[in-house]
Amino acid sequence: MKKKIGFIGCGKMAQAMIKGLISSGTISPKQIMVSAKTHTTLELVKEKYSIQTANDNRVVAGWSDILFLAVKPEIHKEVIQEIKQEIAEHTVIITVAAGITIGFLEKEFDKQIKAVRSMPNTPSFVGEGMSALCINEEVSKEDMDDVLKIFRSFGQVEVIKEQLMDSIPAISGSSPAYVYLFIEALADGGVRNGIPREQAYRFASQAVLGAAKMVLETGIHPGELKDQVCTPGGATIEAVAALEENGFRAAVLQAMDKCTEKTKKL
Ligand SMILES: NC(=O)C1=CN([C@@H]2O[C@H](COP(=O)(O)OP(=O)(O)OC[C@H]3O[C@@H](n4cnc5c(N)ncnc54)[C@H](OP(=O)(O)O)[C@@H]3O)[C@@H](O)[C@H]2O)C=CC1
Ligand SMILES: O=C(O)[C@@H]1CCC=N1
Repeated sequence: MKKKIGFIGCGKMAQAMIKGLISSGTISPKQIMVSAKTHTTLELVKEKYSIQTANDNRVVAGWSDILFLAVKPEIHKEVIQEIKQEIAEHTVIITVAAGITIGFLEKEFDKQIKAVRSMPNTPSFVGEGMSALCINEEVSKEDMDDVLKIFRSFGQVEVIKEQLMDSIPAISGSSPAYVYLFIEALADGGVRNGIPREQAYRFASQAVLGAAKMVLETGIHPGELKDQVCTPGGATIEAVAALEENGFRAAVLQAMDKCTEKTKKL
């Protein structure tokens, strides 16, 4: 891919995408330019990924064919005011921020722009991201091919209706955080039973990875896969019963409601 890709904001999410993009071989590091708030971040990412950096958001905005806004939602307004004169007609602008709508981007740029609203996640760092996106009418078929190529370089991507975008953080953007809680809890349980800490993380993580792969690759309903593990009168059903008694599923659903509620306010 020949395009120049810019990132305004180069924190956790931007770096996960940059690492995934470069590792996949889709583009060379020299095709990426980033800006951030502090010099410390720029020095760090230059060293880590051999990408180009700029002290000025406007330089990145003017240079990019595809421009990611990877700053927090509340910073979008000021960043857009700063860069809006620099954007070329052909540039595709992609926000990764929770709660930032296409309508907001169009209003703040106050001209015809090619806008993409996306919600990736940090496993993009290892090429296992899950992203959702939607676009406005200015994004052409060729633009979309490039956008999809970028997102596919660090994982899976699905195009969805914008009205569903606020529900994506809860299910895939933020959910790695709760999966890590689960892995940590599993490892703590292992440690409690005498398994060394590092080994406990390996057992817990591989079990989670394997279970996810079973759902994705066999197409078997998760309930049936759960049933396959629960030997009648065995040990697993005792664990499942204890989780149900403690409201495991209800806790997940409630967490997701909280996440979506907050996303709508961002
Ligand atoms: N973290 C995640 O798992 C996910 C995050 N997102 C979205 O990604 C966005 C960024 O989140 P995240 O990466 O976690 O946050 P971070 O705090 O890690 O990164 C924010 C970045 O923005 C930079 N920044 C702040 N102000 C400015 C400015 N005025 N101009 C240029 N850069 C600026 C910061 O610079 P500096 O480093 O110098 O302080 C930093 O690099 C958010 O909108 C979030 O909703 C979406 C999906 C998942
Ligand atoms: O916590 C947040 O707001 C962002 C959105 C998805 C993951 N992190």
